[in-house]
Amino acid sequence: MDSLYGTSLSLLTDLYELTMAYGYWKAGRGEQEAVFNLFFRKPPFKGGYALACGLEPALEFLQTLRFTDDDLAYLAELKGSDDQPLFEVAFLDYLRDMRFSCDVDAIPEGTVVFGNEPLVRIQGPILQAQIIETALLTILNFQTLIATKAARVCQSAQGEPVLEFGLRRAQGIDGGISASRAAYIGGCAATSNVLAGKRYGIPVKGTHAHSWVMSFDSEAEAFAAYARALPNNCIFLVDTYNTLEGVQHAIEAGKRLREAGHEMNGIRLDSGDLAYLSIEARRMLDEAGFPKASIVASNDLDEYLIRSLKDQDAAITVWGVGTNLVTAYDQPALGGVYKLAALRRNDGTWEPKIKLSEQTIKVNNPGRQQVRRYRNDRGFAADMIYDLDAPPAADQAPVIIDPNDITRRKRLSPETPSEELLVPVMRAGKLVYPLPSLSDVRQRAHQQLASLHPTIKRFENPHLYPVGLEEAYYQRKLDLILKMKAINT
Ligand SMILES: Nc1ncnc2c1ncn2[C@@H]1O[C@H](COP(=O)(O)OP(=O)(O)OP(=O)(O)O)[C@@H](O)[C@H]1O
Ligand SMILES: O=P(O)(O)OC[C@H]1O[C@H](OP(=O)(O)OP(=O)(O)O)[C@H](O)[C@@H]1O
Ligand SMILES: O=C(O)c1cccnc1
Repeated sequence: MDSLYGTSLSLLTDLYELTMAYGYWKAGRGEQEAVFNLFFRKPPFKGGYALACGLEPALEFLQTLRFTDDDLAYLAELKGSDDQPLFEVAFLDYLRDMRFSCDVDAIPEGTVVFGNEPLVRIQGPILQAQIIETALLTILNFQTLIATKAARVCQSAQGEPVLEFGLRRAQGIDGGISASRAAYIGGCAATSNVLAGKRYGIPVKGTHAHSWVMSFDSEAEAFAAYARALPNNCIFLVDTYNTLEGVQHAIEAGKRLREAGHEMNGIRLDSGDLAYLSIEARRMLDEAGFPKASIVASNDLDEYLIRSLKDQDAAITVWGVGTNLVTAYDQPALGGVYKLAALRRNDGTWEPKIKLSEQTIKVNNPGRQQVRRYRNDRGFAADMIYDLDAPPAADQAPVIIDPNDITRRKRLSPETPSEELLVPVMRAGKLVYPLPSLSDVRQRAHQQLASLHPTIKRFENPHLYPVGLEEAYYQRKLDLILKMKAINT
């Protein structure tokens, strides 16, 4: 199938990536090896975690990164403030021949992740590693955000199916399609988005709109006609005129369907008091001999409303969630960033790089990093960010320090089982990672969320999962900050 992210997306970038690339090329530094990390600082929605998502499309983008003649012709037209071309022809020729040749390590999609952990680490020629920043961020920030939102919505639904209905309210075409993908990874059971279904193999599901009912003289007639046309797909939207009368009309249509050898799937509520109406509808459906009929509810739902409806013992069995999910309404962007972490010196060693900030949280972790996740018998116990070039000794009990609050420290036992979260996904620009199927990624997300303590998944003031820098690494970071401050003041 044609790919969304795999067709000449080299211009899907901010201009400054290309002007910096030109600068590196001019200075003869384009090939100097660099390391960049992509990470966010705080989980979204005031929550305690995020669900990593978007790696496969990001890899698709990297694998096919090319500057076509068409792209270069456009770049050749760009002018500086003196009305002269911004880029030399020789640089454009360099871009024409350029093939992505970096090494990429990443945390697999569907993994639970926390602030400051590199989701992706890129190592390679600085020019290449720089120009992919914007596209990587746009892909991973959005999908991680939506997968996290979906995980929260599905958590509230307590195992009942959540249908993603968001396309019509999504942020444009790719917003809609990639939100469907991320929502499925986050736990949604299906999408109404047919193109996402075709592209990604996500189950597609749906009911019908009010317009269907309004196009007939009566609701009863509308349901009967729908049942004649689609006897195997009947979920009747009952709230166009009077919801409980609508339920009665659905029951009548359901009875006729049954006589014809089919079974009504259920009803959908889309307005009014969803707790009261679902409880009444359940009673009516049960009394009429339809105990298995689903009650789908939609109408600006999110994780909080679903939780409230659950608390009210609403008899909803399927949750249709659109706008608030695919637009991540309460936090419409994840603040993921992409920062230079190290530069290769002429002698082959790495020079760690740091950006100072007034705010401690904004000081990036320097050097080439890996994340080690420790487990105990209850699930995930703590994550240690450490320096790949100076890892803690295998027999040591490492101590981790929260760089945002150095009083938060934790000693980890070397006997505690652990795994390295970043895995090699590209070497010298070639894919070295067997891409898991979407359903495997979704399954991984499910297992990962189950390994996370409920207090960390709490919506209000979640427990802070222990993530810290390995002690010696923390000390080196501190020394570097002090050195940089001394140089720059
Ligand atoms: N029992 C309930 N408890 C909490 N919130 C509810 C309950 N029932 C419905 N809601 C939510 O209240 C909000 C308003 O719903 P309501 O149907 O009153 O307004 P509306 O969306 O303007 O309706 P309409 O579609 O008829 O214009 C929706 O987000 C809905 O999901
Ligand atoms: O509320 P959301 O979470 O965004 O879920 C999607 C909404 O989209 C539809 O409404 P719309 O008014 O667009 O069409 P309809 O005539 O099918 O109700 C549907 O009925 C839901 O209310
Ligand atoms: O199938 C549905 O019920 C549906 C689809 C999109 C948006 N709202 C509802």
